[in-house]
Amino acid sequence: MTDFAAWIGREQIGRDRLTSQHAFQWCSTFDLEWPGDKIMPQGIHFALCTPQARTDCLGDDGHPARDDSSDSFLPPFPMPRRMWASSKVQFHAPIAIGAVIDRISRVVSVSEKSGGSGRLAFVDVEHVTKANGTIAVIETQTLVYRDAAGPDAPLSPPPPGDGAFDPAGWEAIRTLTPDPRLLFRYSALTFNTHRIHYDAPYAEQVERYRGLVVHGPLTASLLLQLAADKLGENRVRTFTFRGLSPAIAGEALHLVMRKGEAGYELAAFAEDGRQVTQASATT
Ligand SMILES: CC(C)(COP(=O)(O)OP(=O)(O)OC[C@H]1O[C@@H](n2cnc3c(N)ncnc32)[C@H](O)[C@@H]1OP(=O)(O)O)[C@@H](O)C(=O)NCCC(=O)NCCSC(=O)C[C@](C)(O)C(=O)O
Repeated sequence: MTDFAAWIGREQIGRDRLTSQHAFQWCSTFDLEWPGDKIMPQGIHFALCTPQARTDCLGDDGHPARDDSSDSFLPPFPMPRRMWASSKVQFHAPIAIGAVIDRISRVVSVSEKSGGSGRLAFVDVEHVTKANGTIAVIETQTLVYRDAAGPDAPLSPPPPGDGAFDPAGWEAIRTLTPDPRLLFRYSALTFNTHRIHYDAPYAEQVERYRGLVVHGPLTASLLLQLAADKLGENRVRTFTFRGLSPAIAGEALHLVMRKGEAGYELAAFAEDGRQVTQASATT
């Protein structure tokens, strides 16, 4: 039996440059103004040092295939369905257009749990990202792998209920509908071939989602933009987010924020009030 703990400590090195073209594509994707000071909005690190696996090295789901070999950065848990579960992000310094980017990614823990939806295998990966030699972002990302879904498994999330999103108590609200064009652009920006974001028959028939799934870091990027609208650009120092339930393309998403006891609370809700993401930020 494979000892997945043996993956702890594996490292991957990434090198990149934040070109004007990439920065422009990020701003266009999110309908953002070009930054006059050439400092990019927070969240751009999600689109840097992206996986570079050749197409013939991709698994069925579109992510780089995992196996027992020393080249396999992530552990080959037998559960095939990958999701971005959560992240804890520290912003140390802004990232300027043109910066040379270095990243060291390291597997820091693996664990198996049992959840309401079945067996779950988690892997935590720490990414230390430097821009022009200075630490810019440290993120601990948690990925979860779930058992395969049977062909008749109920689609997730369940159909919208009778409830409704309640804006009461939130100080800032932005509503938008992430559609397949936005998802496609985000997949392209992050060089993420995961089929749940663009291949509707695969998402529905194989992974048993009710539609195309909105990327966790896309929702996180939108929440960071809401924070920037209210607090100013590049003000967030720590940001955590956790995916509670999949957001589906073509359905309204309510992004919200309010001052909490120790910083800011943020969240994303579906139209029927189902909470999709829980997040927090400090300045
Ligand atoms: C993950 C699901 C299936 C677990 O749902 P569940 O009902 O099975 O689990 P649970 O019963 O709520 O929790 C079981 C245990 O797991 C833990 N747990 C539970 N959730 C999390 C979490 N998020 N982060 C960290 N830990 C978590 C939880 O704390 C608990 O631990 P405990 O037994 O020690 O108390 C469910 O919460 C869910 O569907 N979440 C939505 C995830 C999502 O939509 N992610 C974004 C889209 S996928 C994506 O972006 C992909 C991408 C970009 O292509 C890419 O591959 O990188």
